This record gives sequence, structure tokens and C-alpha cells, in this order.
Amino acid sequence: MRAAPLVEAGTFEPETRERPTPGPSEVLVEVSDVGICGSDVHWYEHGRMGDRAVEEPLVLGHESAGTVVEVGAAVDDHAVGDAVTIEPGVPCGECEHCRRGAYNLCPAVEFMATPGTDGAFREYVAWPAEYVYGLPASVSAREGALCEPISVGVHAVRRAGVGMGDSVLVMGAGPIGLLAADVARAAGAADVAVVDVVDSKLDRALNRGADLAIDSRETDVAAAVRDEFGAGVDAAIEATGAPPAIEAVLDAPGPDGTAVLVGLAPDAEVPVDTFELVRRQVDVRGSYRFANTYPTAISLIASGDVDAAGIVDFELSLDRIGDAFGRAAEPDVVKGMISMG
Ligand SMILES: NC(=O)c1ccc[n+]([C@@H]2O[C@H](COP(=O)([O-])OP(=O)(O)OC[C@H]3O[C@@H](n4cnc5c(N)ncnc54)[C@H](O)[C@@H]3O)[C@@H](O)[C@H]2O)c1
Ligand SMILES: C[C@@H](O)[C@H](N)C(=O)O
Repeated sequence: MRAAPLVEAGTFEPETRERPTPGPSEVLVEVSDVGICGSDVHWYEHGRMGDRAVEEPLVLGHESAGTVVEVGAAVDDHAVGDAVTIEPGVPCGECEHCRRGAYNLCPAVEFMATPGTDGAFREYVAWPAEYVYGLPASVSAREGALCEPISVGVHAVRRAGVGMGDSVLVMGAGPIGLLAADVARAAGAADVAVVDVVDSKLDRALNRGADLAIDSRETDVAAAVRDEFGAGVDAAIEATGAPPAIEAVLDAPGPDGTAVLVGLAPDAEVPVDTFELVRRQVDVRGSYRFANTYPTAISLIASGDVDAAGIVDFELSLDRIGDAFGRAAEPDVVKGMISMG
């Protein structure tokens, strides 16, 4: 099979590998569509993420879908020919977090496209059937692959406790922000405001149904929030990782509101006005990856509540993976994808 591992920062070395054989509880998926995530671009540009480095060739890509072509002997809920999406993290199933259902916090999780666990920029993936989900005919493989970033949005919206009639501020109109905005609306939000610093992304947020798009280069977000929502929003979701944006998100909720931090800012220091957070009794919550979200993500696409296809700017074939990563890093691109065909 064809695979395109990253061998060092900036270099993919496409190669031919042996097609994997699924274990008894696994299925073999012929991959058709894979999204390029910001974390893939980070690995590509830097060859490392924090203290983890690419020391062996690493296949990137963890937003994937395709067709089942083989099933292990113990698998009875998938059949050859099923259209499926693959959840990229396989937790241990035994630790305290796994046992209480919060398997996104499993310290032993094997997550695609991190050192030791190859991702999906390859023709075939053998994966535990438990983390492979059937797609209805109304959901394309391209959309199915995007169940992964939708899952990040579903988890964030659940963490935010968004309910009917709520006002929600989403910071960032990248894939996570745009999809989280759709999910918040589906959860019942009456008002959704999206903030970004790129014109085309603000336009895209409005075209997808945001009630308000705030350009934080020109507008003070706190003032805009007070103008529009009085004391503040019910929930604010941070999906940029930019320190000023994190500050604004902590400032956006009104009394008893919630701020959910999704964006990653590994080395940043962010000033926090704890007095204000206490006075307004704001819940500040982290949101890490996702757990038990794939069925919800699939039904949100099928119902039309989440426009997954609408975030995609381009799809290139695997042999153009270097070009695709170059384009994916451009500021006005929301989502690039690789097609394996
Ligand atoms: N917690 C998790 O499990 C998890 C999962 C996936 C992604 N992430 C993180 O979430 C964040 C969003 O992911 P993404 O893939 O959408 O990233 P992205 O970089 O594609 O999108 C971020 C958006 O924020 C905008 N932005 C940058 N600075 C801003 C500012 N000061 N004010 C307003 N907008 C600003 C950018 O223009 C861009 O549209 C990233 O930090 C990513 O690492 C976290
Ligand atoms: C959750 C996933 O999308 C994220 N990029 C991660 O690696 O954690």
C-alpha cells in the first residue's frame, strides 16, 4: 500500500508498505479521505510537539474515513463494504478515567499521528472495530472524516453546558470554532457570535449562520459582548490558543456563565482577573479531545445541523501531500484534505 510518512520537519517520504492484517477485534479500512489538522501542520513544520519529536517516520492524519475491506474474526458489527469513519484515539479501557467514561483523559491512549502510532495518510488502516463507526448513505466520506473536529466541538459544547436559548461566543473561525458554532446552535443556542482576525473567516462564519461576527483587530470584544449581550454571554468557547483571545473569553461570560478553553497555548502566559471571575461566578473549564462523541457527530452531519463539507477549501491526492500542507498553512484556509484515490 502507499503511505506518506513524515521523516523530518518539512519532509514527507512517500513509500510502499505492506498492507496491514487486522487482528481478531479489528477491521481493515481502505482510507478514502483524510483531513489535515493544525496539529499535523505543526508536526510537519517543526518535527516535534512539545517534548515529543519525530524520531522514526511518522504517518500523520487523524481525521479519516473510508470503507471496510476486511473484518477480524471476533467482529460482528461491521461488514466488508461498510462506509465508516475512524475515531483516532484508542484508550486503555482499564484506567480510572476509562472506567468512568472519560477516556479522552486516558494517559495510555494511543492517538493516531503521534509518535508510536501511525495516522491515516496511507491506503489502509487496521483499527479496533470499537472505534470505527458506520456512516449512513447521506454522509459522504469527506464529511465522515470531519467527525473528528466536530467531536472536538461536541465535547466543548457539552463542557460549556450550552442549552436552549443560550448566548454563545466562539473565539476563532478555524475548523474547531466554525464547527463548535454549528454544534452550539444545534444544542439550542439562540445567539451565536464568532470572533476572528481574518476577513474571509468572519464572512464564512456569517454565511454559516452566525448572528454576529466580531473582528478583534478592530473591535474590543468585551465592549462588543456587553453591547450585544448586556452582562455577558452564557458560554464562551476559546478556539484559537492566542493569549489575547483567551483573555477575552475569560471576560465574556456573564454571571454564572461558563468559559471553555479548547485552544492550546503551550508556552503562553495569560493574565487572569480572578476577582472578576469570582465576582461573576464564572466556571472556567478545559476541554480536551473528546469521548463518546462520534455517533452524535455523525447524526449532526446527517441532520444538516453541522455543515462539515462547507469548511473544506480543497482536497488534493496523496502524491501532492507536500503541496497540500503548504496550502493548509495559509491564513485564509480553514480545512484542507487529502484524498487517497
Ligand atoms: N483541546 C483540544 O482537544 C483541541 C483539539 C483540536 C484543536 N485544539 C486547538 O484549538 C485551537 C483551534 O484549532 P483550529 O484547528 O480551529 O485552529 P486554526 O489555527 O485553524 O484556527 C484558529 C483561528 O483563530 C483565529 N485567531 C488567531 N488569533 C486570534 C485572535 N487573537 N482573536 C481571534 N481569532 C484569532 C485564526 O485566524 C483562525 O481562524 C488550536 O489552538 C488547536 O491547537 C485543541
Ligand atoms: C484532538 C486532536 O484533534 C488534536 N489535534 C490532538 O492531537 O489532540
